[in-house]
Amino acid sequence: MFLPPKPIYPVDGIRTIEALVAPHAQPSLMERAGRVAAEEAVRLTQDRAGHVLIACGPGNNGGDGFVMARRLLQAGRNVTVAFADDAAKLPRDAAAAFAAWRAAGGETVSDFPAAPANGWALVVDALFGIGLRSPVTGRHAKWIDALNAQHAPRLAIDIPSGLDADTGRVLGTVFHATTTLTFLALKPGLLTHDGPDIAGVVNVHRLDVDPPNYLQPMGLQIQPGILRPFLRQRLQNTHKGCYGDVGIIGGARGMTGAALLAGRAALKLGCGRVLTGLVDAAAPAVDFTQPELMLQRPDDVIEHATVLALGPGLGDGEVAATLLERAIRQARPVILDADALNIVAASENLRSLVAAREAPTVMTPHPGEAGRLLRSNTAAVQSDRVASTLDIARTFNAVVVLKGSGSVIATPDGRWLINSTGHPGMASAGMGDVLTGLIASLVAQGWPAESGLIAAVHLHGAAADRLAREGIGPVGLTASEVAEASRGIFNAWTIQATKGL
Ligand SMILES: NC(=O)C1=CN([C@@H]2O[C@H](COP(=O)(O)OP(=O)(O)OC[C@H]3O[C@@H](n4cnc5c(N)ncnc54)[C@H](O)[C@@H]3O)[C@@H](O)[C@H]2O)[C@@H](O)CC1
Ligand SMILES: Nc1ncnc2c1ncn2[C@@H]1O[C@H](COP(=O)(O)OP(=O)(O)O)[C@@H](O)[C@H]1O
Ligand SMILES: [K+]
Repeated sequence: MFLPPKPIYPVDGIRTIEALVAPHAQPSLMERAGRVAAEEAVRLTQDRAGHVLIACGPGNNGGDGFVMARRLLQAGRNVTVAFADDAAKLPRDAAAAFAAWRAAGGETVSDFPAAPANGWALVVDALFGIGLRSPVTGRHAKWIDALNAQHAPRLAIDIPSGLDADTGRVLGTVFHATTTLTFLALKPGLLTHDGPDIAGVVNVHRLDVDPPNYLQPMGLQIQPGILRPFLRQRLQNTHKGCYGDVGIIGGARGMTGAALLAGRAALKLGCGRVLTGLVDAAAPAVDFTQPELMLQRPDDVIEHATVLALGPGLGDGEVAATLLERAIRQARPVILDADALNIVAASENLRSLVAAREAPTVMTPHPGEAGRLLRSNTAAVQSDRVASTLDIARTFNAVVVLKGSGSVIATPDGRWLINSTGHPGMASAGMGDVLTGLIASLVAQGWPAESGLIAAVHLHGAAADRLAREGIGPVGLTASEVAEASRGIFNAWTIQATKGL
């Protein structure tokens, strides 16, 4: 249950590890990769007889494909290898793998082969791996399109061809995998931006190498194990004063719901009290659905809360900016979301004030807000989500989550993590407000800002995943339901952690 976080390496990290390991590796890393790829193919075709098609490219990814083909042939499987690059130009290991394939009696076809009468049992993409440098074009692109058109499971070797391993951007044409078998460690591009849609089920094989022995992980995929030290059973002899007061500032006219959602979510995760300061002067004095929320004047909330979350439905007026400045000047943890981020982004004064804060700051931009914070745009942010998040964290001296598919968390000292819980059913109004409430609640209860952010992001997605499994979503999932389910999962985690499970 409490798995440790998984290491992630961008391409330069994988290359560093490879350079340290390869000279002493016996059998070679490519032999290991091809063998496990063949085993994966056997597993994927357990209930599918017939031919396996492997498309091999001009580099070492192609080399993995040749080893895989040889292993499958030796195991008695029918294999067709499509290869139309220049064998004389293959890199050394791949050339050896090609020669071994030929020596084992294997052949290659240089035109994309027609499918057998009953179709391929499996199609395998060994065209490009982490060495892809530019968009795939020409024959390689046509082959990728042809592979995608087959009615068969699709296995990508190391990374789907056409996917940028560092960013998850599609470079030209991309292989749509149902399974990706990746080597040594996860790469960021498999986990964020378009990666999760393209890579299918991602299986990691370390090839009998322990990458962190050679290079400290450059990023981490969040797993519940990272939260375990913070999950503690409450002492009997405590009271609500021990669990902090969350202050929510937001809810301008027409957007009061956003602030109420954040407040309710905070309540569901266990903080002592939630003070909600609604900016709309005509807002109701009580939340009749959740009367536990204390609705107060925003100025009073800023005065009294132990943690301040600003932004849900805050609006962009002068009142909002004044409240925001006051809050930012407080020596207390502050969470900036939504309109608070937009106001900060547009104000030189507030930018400097945030960057100079000594108490923790958490920022929760979606890509549009991130673009404003970085004075760039959404597309630029998305083109490298990890780098963008790190940039915001450094610029504002804040722990930051860049939300969306594969949310990225970064710290001012240059660490980063990717979250893999959650699904597109969460692309609905109010989800971000709930996340803000969850973060605020944990920080109010004494979690360090960084761990509170990591926990809330993972929990938020895990709650949505559980609901989808139960048929509540993905489509039509509401933010309030996610807040409810987060409570259940959080309590289950705490019980398991304290029982030592
Ligand atoms: N890193 C490692 O430790 C290991 C790597 N292995 C394999 O090696 C792969 C990396 O091999 P390489 O560095 O040779 O790279 P690739 O095999 O990914 O591709 C590089 C080749 O493609 C060409 N190329 C790049 N972009 C192109 C484009 N847009 N259009 C046409 N040609 C293009 C390059 O000129 C080069 O010939 C990994 O992804 C993995 O599959 C495995 O053998 C096992 C171990
Ligand atoms: N495709 C997706 N996969 C995973 N999480 C998603 C996806 N779409 C949205 N989410 C999550 O839902 C939340 C949406 O937040 P946000 O865009 O601020 O919504 P709102 O402003 O409506 O509250 C974020 O936590 C985001 O990471
Ligand atoms: K590939």
